[in-house]
Amino acid sequence: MSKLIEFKNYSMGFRNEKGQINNLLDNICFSIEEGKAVGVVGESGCGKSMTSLSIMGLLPTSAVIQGGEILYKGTDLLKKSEIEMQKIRGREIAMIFQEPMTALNPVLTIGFQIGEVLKIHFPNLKEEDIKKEVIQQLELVGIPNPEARVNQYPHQFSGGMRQRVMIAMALICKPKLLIADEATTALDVTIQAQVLDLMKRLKENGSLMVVTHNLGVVAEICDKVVVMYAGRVVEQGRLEAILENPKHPYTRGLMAAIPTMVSSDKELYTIPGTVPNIEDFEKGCRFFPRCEYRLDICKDNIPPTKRLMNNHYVQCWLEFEGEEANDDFNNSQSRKSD
Ligand SMILES: Nc1ncnc2c1ncn2[C@@H]1O[C@H](COP(=O)(O)OP(=O)(O)OP(=O)(O)O)[C@@H](O)[C@H]1O
Repeated sequence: MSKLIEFKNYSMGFRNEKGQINNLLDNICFSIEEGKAVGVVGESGCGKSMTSLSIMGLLPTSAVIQGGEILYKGTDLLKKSEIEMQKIRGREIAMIFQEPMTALNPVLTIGFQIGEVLKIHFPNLKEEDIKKEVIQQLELVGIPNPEARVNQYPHQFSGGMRQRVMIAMALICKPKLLIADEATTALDVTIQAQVLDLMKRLKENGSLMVVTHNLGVVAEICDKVVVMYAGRVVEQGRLEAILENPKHPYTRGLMAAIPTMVSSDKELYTIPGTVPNIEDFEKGCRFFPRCEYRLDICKDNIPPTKRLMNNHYVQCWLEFEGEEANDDFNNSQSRKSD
């Protein structure tokens, strides 16, 4: 299966007032295959949005790329100029954000705003063809009476409708990848289900990256899950593997939020505490202070990534416990809970 997006050892951080760089995303490696949906999950502050903004080339000005590559169809997006990125954004890769009201211009009609995206990428299109396309797209995302709706303004749409408008706008150029960043979080449950349904259908025409802290959303639409903690990918694998056989203590903690999906005999617990500030990251495993199963080695040593079966990867020292290659380490370790 061909990879549409591939993060290869990608690292980025932020420059602070003293001019030092604090690393956030550290050695990110994962891929999004064509026609598949990948869920990027983790609590608030884990670096999910910075991961998607890195693909879009829309990082804040204080961000510093520290290394690695983000390949799109095999070419590195990080080497592209702003002009080249403008051609890719919207046309090849599109993004929908959490808050549609901030992304839509209140003084322009919905039809104009969706049409603008087409005009930018296809300047030779005739006005009537643009209008036709916009109406068709609104119909596709389930906006009733789109012929009349194109002339209305954002405030005349409900929250769920506005989110559909954002999806229509993102899809109008038929992008290869749609990034949905907490796209359903602000919606009520019924509308959320409709938007999720819509996103599921998108997989027929392209790939999807779903950024969320909600594992329930991921379970609905994704084929693969990437679990992030404090800027690192701590576990990734096929949806079933992550839901049924989560390995990393952090992933297991996230699972506790959706107890109906995990059998009751599993060791489950909720995770006390919060994601540390970027300035307070541990030298070793960043989850160390919150981990119930931490070993002495975890504090100062970055855990290597272990490949389990079927492209299931986990970055945790527990996976190396008892292994011959790590005997020197393991002999001196004792579980915190022992
Ligand atoms: N402009 C910035 N300058 C410095 N640090 C920043 C900046 N933006 C984000 N960060 C740091 O990066 C961390 C990760 O941010 P990011 O928005 O990617 O997290 P997230 O997982 O998407 O969280 P949320 O779900 O709340 O959006 C933040 O907690 C913060 O420490």
